[in-house]
Amino acid sequence: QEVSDTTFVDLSELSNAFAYDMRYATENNFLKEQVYDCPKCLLRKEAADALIKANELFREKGYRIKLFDCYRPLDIQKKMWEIYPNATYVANPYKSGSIHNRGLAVDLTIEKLDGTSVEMGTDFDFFGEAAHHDYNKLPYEVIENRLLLKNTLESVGFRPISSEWWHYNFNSPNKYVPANTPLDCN
Ligand SMILES: C[C@@H](N)C(=O)N[C@H](C)C(=O)O
Ligand SMILES: [Zn+2]
Repeated sequence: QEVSDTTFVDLSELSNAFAYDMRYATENNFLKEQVYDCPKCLLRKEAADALIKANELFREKGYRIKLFDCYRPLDIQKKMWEIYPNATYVANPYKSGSIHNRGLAVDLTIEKLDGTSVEMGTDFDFFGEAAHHDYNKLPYEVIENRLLLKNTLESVGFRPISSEWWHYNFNSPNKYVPANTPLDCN
């Protein structure tokens, strides 16, 4: 059964232990345009709770999660599709849309607790084979880092997609519909 719910939680109000680089609130993204009014990470509560659990596991190992994107309004998905209509890397807003539109997907990496970056082999939103989970022409350290990200997120209920090392969908029992509410920047 589908739940039409427009209620999102702001991750920063639940925890101050995350790092943020919300790329779509800047011009440093594949659209080359700021498409969000503010750098907020909004999610459904169940996905936010799972992410907090994952962050605790990372922190025990000296890392923390750095978020690139969370809830994404459907109109922004349409803008992305106009620029890059390739369903391997951008979910088709005219079919079932993206799990981001439902507030259940995250784009993220990890960094060390002192803010030092962790090598993942490509930048966020590198749309090519080197970002795929089965691409193995990478230094051993990068493969280990991607595996740490994947194993930890899977342990709290997120699932990867094959083509983007940074994208994870939360396996929620609730069937939300795509939302188009703009980010609440107040
Ligand atoms: C655009 C990229 N960051 C992304 O999130 N891609 C997936 C496939 C999506 O659009 O859901
Ligand atoms: Zn994503």
